[in-house]
Amino acid sequence: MVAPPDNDVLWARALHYSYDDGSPALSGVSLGVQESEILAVVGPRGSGKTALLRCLSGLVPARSGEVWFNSVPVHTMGAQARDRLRRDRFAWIDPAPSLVPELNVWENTALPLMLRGTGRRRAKQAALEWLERLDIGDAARKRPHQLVQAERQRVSIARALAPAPQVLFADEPTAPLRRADRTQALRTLTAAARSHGITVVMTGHDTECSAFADRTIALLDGRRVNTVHLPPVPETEGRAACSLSA
Ligand SMILES: Nc1ncnc2c1ncn2[C@@H]1O[C@H](COP(=O)(O)OP(=O)(O)OP(=O)(O)O)[C@@H](O)[C@H]1O
Repeated sequence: MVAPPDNDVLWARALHYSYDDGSPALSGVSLGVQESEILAVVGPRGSGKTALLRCLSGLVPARSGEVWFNSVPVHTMGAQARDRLRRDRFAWIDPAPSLVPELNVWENTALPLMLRGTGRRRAKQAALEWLERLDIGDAARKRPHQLVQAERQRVSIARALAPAPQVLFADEPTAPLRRADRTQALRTLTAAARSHGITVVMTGHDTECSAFADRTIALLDGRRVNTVHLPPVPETEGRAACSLSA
């Protein structure tokens, strides 16, 4: 087993993954993600982006290959240890906001903190601060069904960031949103992550999410096909738009 480079918070080697019905999803993907880096994983539908995030986050074990988090092997962990790792160090944003309908907005946002053992009062305070930061503080006492989709996704982002995860996995976080809302959500997510040093691995179909990332990797049919290094730009909120070359 080769140990990963010290400065990579996440490191994967030769990942192979197939879904339960045998559909091949990853065919030997390797990558490293540095601390506080924002990495975009792009590719067409079915290219394996979700499968890659699921393997990297320990949600599912790869069929073969290695995943390391902070130089600790994730691929040899049992299901319980992976669950703990996800709860305590990682956060996840789905394409469609999945909030608990019975809880109001601040309770939804505070939930991951309380699951980690934070007391209700502190969790509420942190949740309210994050909701304010994401411009959705006024809705703190509303139920999810009283919000529009873009607002619900902002709550999902606040919920993911509130526990200050070491790595945030965002699987097409803006997929269901209109273009203006997509840009706003990506700007908000990446700016918040940057200001708190949170490492982000996010997926998207096109170069839109690349514009807000430090680096982009592309997948096609479960394989890496290209890596794009974006030139640094002075803005703190993201990176200049780029195009992928084949
Ligand atoms: N639940 C599933 N069961 C079986 N095969 C699946 C399942 N989900 C995805 N696949 C297949 O696995 C491959 C990789 O899918 P994956 O969802 O990881 O790609 P993706 O790039 O995230 O796609 P999308 O952009 O549509 O979310 C594809 O061939 C897909 O059809």
